[in-house]
Amino acid sequence: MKQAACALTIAGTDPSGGAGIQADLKTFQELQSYGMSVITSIVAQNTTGVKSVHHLPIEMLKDQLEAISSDMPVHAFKTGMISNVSMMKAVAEWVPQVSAPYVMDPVMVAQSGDPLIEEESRVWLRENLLPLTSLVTPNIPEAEDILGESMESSEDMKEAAQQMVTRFGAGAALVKGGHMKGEAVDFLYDGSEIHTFTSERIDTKNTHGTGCTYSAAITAYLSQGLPLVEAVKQAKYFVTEAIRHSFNLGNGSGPTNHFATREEVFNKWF
Ligand SMILES: Nc1ncnc2c1ncn2[C@@H]1O[C@H](COP(=O)(O)OP(=O)(O)OP(=O)(O)O)[C@@H](O)[C@H]1O
Ligand SMILES: Cc1ncc(COP(=O)(O)O)c(N)n1
Repeated sequence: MKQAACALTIAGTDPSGGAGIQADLKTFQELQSYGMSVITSIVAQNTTGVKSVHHLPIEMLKDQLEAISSDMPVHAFKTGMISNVSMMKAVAEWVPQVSAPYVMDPVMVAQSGDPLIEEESRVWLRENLLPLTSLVTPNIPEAEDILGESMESSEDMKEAAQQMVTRFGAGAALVKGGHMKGEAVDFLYDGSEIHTFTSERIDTKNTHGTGCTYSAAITAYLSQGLPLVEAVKQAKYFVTEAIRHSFNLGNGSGPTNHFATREEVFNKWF
């Protein structure tokens, strides 16, 4: 019998379906990993912004994590929105129980500018969660926040990726250039060298949830046993096509379209 590749996301929700847990599960499904989810916070949001946030009680978060690790295999997992230190502690205590690659998308603000994590938890994330990761995937503002330095050039991005690993103990770091101008270029430092992933910049406002989709795709590929650099390469392709075929839904920044990428990915790889 075929063994499933099992991917888990630990994150907040997006009822409009473009970001958070919903985006992650769709991505896992499209890429043929078995998707599982642990919810940290319920977020009332859509393409225009965040209305309100409800954090689940900490015992509920712990019970969900326990429900997974006591019963299900985890071949790779990711974290997205983890709003406060208590939740981060619960996740940090759980991580050693699973020996699987850990991808951290250090979600801090929604694309609308609404904060998704409490101010004081940023330091805790950097000092305690980051060293547990196999890969961290900050965008430019998140990398600036973690390092406390502003970034303006490709050289700054490469330097930031290296610092995440050498100074803060991440397993590897992928600094994403979605917020830069020109081509969409991301830099991965894997502990020994810098790898560059480039795509053309697609002219669209519909990029709600690109960071979630990208890190979920990397997690899916890692759950299937791909080596890190190959997982990022293929995930970059997946997210680029999802942005190219994004939906003009809602009144704000519309969601990416995972469905459109399925055939292309299948034609290419199966
Ligand atoms: N307009 C675009 N065209 C092509 N690729 C893009 C575009 N915008 C972002 N990307 C790519 O999408 C991926 C996600 O990058 P980005 O920096 O936007 O992450 P993020 O800010 O975490 O996502 P989000 O927009 O969901 O907050 C990266 O590979 C980035 O290069
Ligand atoms: C629950 C949750 N997690 C992450 C994001 C970031 O996604 P984006 O920056 O594209 O809005 C989000 N909006 N909501």
